[in-house]
Amino acid sequence: MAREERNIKLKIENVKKIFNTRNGEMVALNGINLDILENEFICVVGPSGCGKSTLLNIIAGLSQPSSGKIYCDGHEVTGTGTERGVVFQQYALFPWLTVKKNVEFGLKLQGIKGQEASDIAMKYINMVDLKDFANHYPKELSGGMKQRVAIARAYAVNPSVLLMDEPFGALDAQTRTQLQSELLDTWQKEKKTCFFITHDVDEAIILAQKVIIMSARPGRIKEIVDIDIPYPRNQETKMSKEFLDLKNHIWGQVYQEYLEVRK
Ligand SMILES: Nc1ncnc2c1ncn2[C@@H]1O[C@H](COP(=O)(O)OP(=O)(O)OP(=O)(O)O)[C@@H](O)[C@H]1O
Repeated sequence: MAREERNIKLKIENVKKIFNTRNGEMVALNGINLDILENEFICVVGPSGCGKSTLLNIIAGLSQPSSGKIYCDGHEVTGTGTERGVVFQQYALFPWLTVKKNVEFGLKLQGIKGQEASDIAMKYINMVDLKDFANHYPKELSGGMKQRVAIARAYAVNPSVLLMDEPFGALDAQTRTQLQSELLDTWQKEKKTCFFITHDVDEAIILAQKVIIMSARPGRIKEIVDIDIPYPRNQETKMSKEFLDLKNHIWGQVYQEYLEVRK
């Protein structure tokens, strides 16, 4: 289906966020307007503190905007919802539950129990290559494995929107590359809409159809860059002229904003 014909999955309408801090009011986000289409993959980059996580938390319904609105499938977002799954950089697993029980947790909240919950959990545990660790506890896993569990847990409840806040930030390069390619597979097969924050411009270009560059605080959308490189993308993609030109451009824009922060 042509991109223009797809429905708007997430609508971000004039969002502003003010935090009350010890030094008075701080405007973290201002005038954010963005339409994200169904099955679109968006990456967000920008200097530290520009409000990326604040925006993701508002879309997730974990935080309320000071003004403006978020709509998901045309309905105003007023809190969390199972159609929006979140993966953070820190795995946030329950240490007292096994891998399988961690993945089943969200399913139970949805009323899915017994064999059905077990089958769904194992499908996603298999997908992230952790079949042999289903009965292990988080403390017995490496950082990369824990992050895989967090991803399996988010996928298992089958959200149509995946909100990911630097999910691969703490991982080694090889694990990161593998998880990127698994994420792209899932995105393509299961038609998810992805909103993915990263500091890594290479990662943004490998994953996204559109890269949103945010300006230094107060966070605004500085530029939306279309990434028209065909999928599947892989390590070779990173050598192409198209990739390197996009990388130079995006990196330059983000660096300018970083210099703004340091002024
Ligand atoms: N709960 C809060 N109370 C007060 N200020 C906050 C709160 N959460 C975030 N901020 C401030 O809002 C601004 C945006 O923070 P946010 O975490 O969204 O930035 P970010 O772009 O995700 O940063 P990073 O890339 O470093 O993770 C920062 O100046 C931060 O200090």
